[in-house]
Amino acid sequence: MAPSFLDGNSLFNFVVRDGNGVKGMVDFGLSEVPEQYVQPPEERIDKLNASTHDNPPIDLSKLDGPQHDQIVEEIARAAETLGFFQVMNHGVAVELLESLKDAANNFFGQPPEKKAVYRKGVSPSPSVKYGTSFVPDKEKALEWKDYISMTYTTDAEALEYWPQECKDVALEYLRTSIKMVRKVVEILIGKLGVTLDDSRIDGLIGSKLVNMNFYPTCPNPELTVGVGRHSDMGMLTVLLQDDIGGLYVKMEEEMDGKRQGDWVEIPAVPGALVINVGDTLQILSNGRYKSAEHRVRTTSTKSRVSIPIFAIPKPTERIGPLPQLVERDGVARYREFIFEEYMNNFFSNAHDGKKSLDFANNI
Ligand SMILES: O=C(O)CCC(=O)C(=O)O
Ligand SMILES: [Fe+2]
Repeated sequence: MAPSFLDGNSLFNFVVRDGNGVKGMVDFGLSEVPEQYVQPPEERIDKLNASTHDNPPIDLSKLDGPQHDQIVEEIARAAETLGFFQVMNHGVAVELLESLKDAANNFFGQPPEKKAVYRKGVSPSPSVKYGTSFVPDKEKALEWKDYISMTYTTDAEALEYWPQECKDVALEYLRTSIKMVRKVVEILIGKLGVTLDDSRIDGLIGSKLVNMNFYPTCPNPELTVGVGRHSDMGMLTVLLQDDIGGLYVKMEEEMDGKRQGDWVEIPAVPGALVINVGDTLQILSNGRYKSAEHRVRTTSTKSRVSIPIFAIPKPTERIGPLPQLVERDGVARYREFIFEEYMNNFFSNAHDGKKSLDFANNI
């Protein structure tokens, strides 16, 4: 029997508590979005007014040739300005990218009861979590998104507990992209004129999560968001998006004829991966690299999947601006903290632009 979405409690119970997700609700054939999903006007996405960030992907294979220095320069410049760029020849097989999108569609295409076994509290492992929106208990308006999040501990644990539909491809994606992440992190740290030993880099990107996001079709895309404005908390995020598009980034500064504060769309480029700087790298670099604010729109015609990998510090890692930079800049723009504290704060608040970084503010 179709549930009644007229009263807010039963909608919340159906979508969030019982694990039917936004997809479960959409599958009943909604003609308009329930009010719990209607964003305040200032959060809605005006897609007609946004332009596209059309810089071509950076070719990482050229790091091994005579253009090495130029590629390093392009990576650093992108991290210092928009905080987002795309890469090609990244070491992750293009066929694997296709398999990942299929796996995400297969997982979310299952009946709700198959997905709901991974809800928080009932999941067979704390490393796997299926959910919807970001922090539903705290949000004024919910996000039009379901997800499955898989935190890497060991291969054996992943093979035992991650969903059958995605575990092999997700593990291969992690294995291959983390090498690229390490290379990009080393380049960015190197451009700061600082050398970190291997064990410190291991600590900074020592925790890894793969998420699969599913954005169902939405009857009123102009009123909703797939993901609200936020920045990512870790060092770098690698993101595979499908061909729907809809990922927008806020310009931190005026650039290429676009004004500060404008939203630009990161276009879908076949075979490319998107990379963005997270809060940790902004803090570590004493503000030089930009953890970009971003958000995702919904569409009425086709569902969308995206598959990010978050490379984040180990929970026990001490994070703060690198001392060499503080000395050079004459100021520490952020305080020191243990990463676990940052993460707990990040996951206990609704998305609110770059507010997550306030946790690292000097008082
Ligand atoms: O779906 C996307 O394109 C971006 C998702 C995102 O920003 C996130 O999961 O943090
Ligand atoms: Fe994000």
